[in-house]
Formats: sequence, C-alpha cells, structure tokens
Amino acid sequence: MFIFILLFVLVLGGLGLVIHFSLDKKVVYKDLKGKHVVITGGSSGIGKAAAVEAARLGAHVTVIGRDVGKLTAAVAEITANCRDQQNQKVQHVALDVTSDYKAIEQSFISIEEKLGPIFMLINCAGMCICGQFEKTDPDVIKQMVDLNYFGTAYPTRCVLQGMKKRNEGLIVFVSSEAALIGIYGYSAYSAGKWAVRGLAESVMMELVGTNVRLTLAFPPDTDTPGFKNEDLTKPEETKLISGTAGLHSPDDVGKQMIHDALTGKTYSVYSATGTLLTLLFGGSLESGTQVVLQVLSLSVIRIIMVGVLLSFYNIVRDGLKKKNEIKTK
Ligand SMILES: NC(=O)C1=CN([C@@H]2O[C@H](COP(=O)(O)OP(=O)(O)OC[C@H]3O[C@@H](n4cnc5c(N)ncnc54)[C@H](OP(=O)(O)O)[C@@H]3O)[C@@H](O)[C@H]2O)C=CC1
Ligand SMILES: CCCCCCCCCCCCCCCC(=O)[C@@H](N)CO
Repeated sequence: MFIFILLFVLVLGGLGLVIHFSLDKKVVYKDLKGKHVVITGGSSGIGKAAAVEAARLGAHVTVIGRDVGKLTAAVAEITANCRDQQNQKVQHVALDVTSDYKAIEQSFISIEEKLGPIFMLINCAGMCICGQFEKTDPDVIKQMVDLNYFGTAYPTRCVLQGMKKRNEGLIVFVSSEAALIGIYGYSAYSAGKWAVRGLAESVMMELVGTNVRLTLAFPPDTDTPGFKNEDLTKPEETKLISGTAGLHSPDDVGKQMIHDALTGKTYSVYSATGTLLTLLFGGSLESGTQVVLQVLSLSVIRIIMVGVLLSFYNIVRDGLKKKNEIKTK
C-alpha cells in the first residue's frame, strides 16, 4: 500500500515538473507605459473598467464601440485616469465589430497609424439576449454569433501577424462562465462564447514559441449597463442558475483582466465557481501545479458538479410546474 502511495506521489510530482519545464517562460509586464492598448467595447461596463486600468498603468488607449456619445464620455473618464496626463493619448474609434473583415481591417490600420503598433487587444464587445431557443428570433441567434464570436475573431486576425512579427503582444478574449456549462436561457448566447473558447485554445497553441500571449476570460454575472439590460428579459430560471456565481463589480473584473494578461495567465477567472469550472472543463496547461491539482481533485469536483447540475434541472422543473399552474388557472 505504502509503495503505491509513494509511486503515485512520485508520478504526480514528475508530471508537475515535466510540465513546469516544458512550458514557455512567460514575460511578466509590470505596467503598460507607452504601450498601445485597444479595447473593443471599451465605452461601457467591463471594457471601460479595463480601459481605465490600462490608462492608470500608463498605456495609450483606443476604445472601440458604435455609439459616439458613449465613446466620448468614456474617453473623458479614461483620460482623467491617465497617470501621465501630458504624454498619454486616448482616442475613440466608431466601429461595428460585426462589420465585414475588410472594414475592420481598414479601421485597425488607421488605429495603428494614429497611436502606433498595438501591444494589447482586449476583445470585450459583446452582449447577451436570453430566452428559450425556439422562442428566440432567428436574427438574434445569428447576431449572438456575429457579435460574440466574429466580433472577437476578426479583430484578432487583424493584429496577430503584426504581433508575431514584433514577437510581442497580449490578446484577451472575453468569454463567460456560460461557456463552461450550458444554462437554460443562454442557448443563443452561450454558443458564441463557447466558440470564442474554442478559438482561444487553438490560437494559444499557434502562439507557442513566441512572446505573443492570449488570455481567456470567464466573467460571471457582472453589474454593467449590459447586464441591467439583459436582466429585463431574462427568464427566472436563468437568473436563479446564473446567480449561483454571484454578481461582481465591473471595476474588479476589468482590473483583474488586465493584470491576469500582464502576468501571463491562460485563464482569467473571477469567482469560486469559475475556478471550479475551469478546473473541471479547462483544457489548457496553465502550470505544473494546476495540472497536479486537476489530477487530484477532478473526481471530487465532478461529484459536486453532478449535484449542482441536478439542482439546476430542479430549478427548470419548478419553473415548468409554475407555468403549468398558471395555464390551468
Ligand atoms: N456583464 C456580465 O454579466 C457578463 C459579461 N460578459 C461579457 O463581457 C463583455 C462586456 O460586457 P458588459 O460590460 O456587460 O457589456 P456592456 O453592454 O456594458 O458594454 C458592451 C460594450 O460593447 C460595445 N458593443 C456592443 N456591440 C458592439 C458592436 N457590434 N461593435 C462594437 N462595439 C460593440 C458597446 O458599445 P456600443 O453599444 O456603443 O457599440 C459597449 O461599449 C461582453 O462580451 C459580455 O458578453 C461575460 C460574462 C458576464
Ligand atoms: C463543482 C462545480 C460547481 C459549479 C457551479 C456552477 C455555477 C454555474 C454558474 C454559471 C454562471 C454563468 C454566468 C454567465 C454570465 C453571463 O455571461 C451573462 N451575464 C452575460 O452577460
């Protein structure tokens, strides 16, 4: 028995060490002084909070969105947070990230002409419209993929080549905890965020051996204008399930997102449920310790997860019962 335990510990320790020494050494950035940071969806919520943090760390900032009024207000707020008011530049660019590739490419060329090569791209533009799939307008189903997936994929394609040439750059994809578990009412939305996760993990492997890095963020419910809007039409079941991960502040999420990218984290998670879900379903090699932790904890977390899923199914069943009662009254 003792021999088995010893062997297990040795194999596990060996595995941890092999992973530790085979992973690329990560450059850790302490600040963003003089670097150009571009944030799609930087005029509101999580994206704006990330833009403010980038400004505090000394970056030149470009925020992208569609509504010029919101962009102008955001630029004023971001500028007020610059640590070197004299030398840091902040600009906004009106662009719909669901446009065709050529239009996005043109816009990125002119963004770089104005503030220099992009060091960091945060793909934060996104939105969620909830509802049962068969009741969702087909145009909305398409819009959820156009915005949440293509709105990340196209801008990323625009910057990758330049970053690889300069052998320097950080990219952030903003997915969601709803890309780790399927949830009632998030059907149209979650597919787009799931696609973002698939793209991230493939591109990560294509970046091996370079100093360009990608961080995949999994926010839980976050108290933003977008969240308030989605909450208006969100089914009760979705609120109950989604609420398990709590409601977080955009400032905390935006700030942590920047720091996780600067320190080379593969995943950026913001809640205990996020940590558990990425441990269960995450596919990347974050570190030797992370892999050892996965091996040791997976079966226990899986058992907890089955319990959690059953309780979510019960929430849906209760909802159905209530709807049937109302119908028969
Ligand atoms: N809040 C939450 O609970 C969670 C959010 N997320 C994700 O985080 C990201 C930010 O969300 P949040 O801060 O809540 O959102 P907000 O609605 O507060 O902000 C969304 C931003 O994206 C911009 N945007 C929307 N559509 C487009 C478009 N087609 N082209 C360019 N810009 C666009 C908006 O500007 P404009 O409208 O002017 O274009 C705005 O700046 C999203 O990807 C969201 O899916 C993930 C998990 C949880
Ligand atoms: C052992 C494992 C335990 C796991 C517990 C599972 C908890 C699941 C919570 C999922 C929360 C999803 C939030 C998505 C928010 C979002 O994307 C929208 N607000 C969009 O804006």
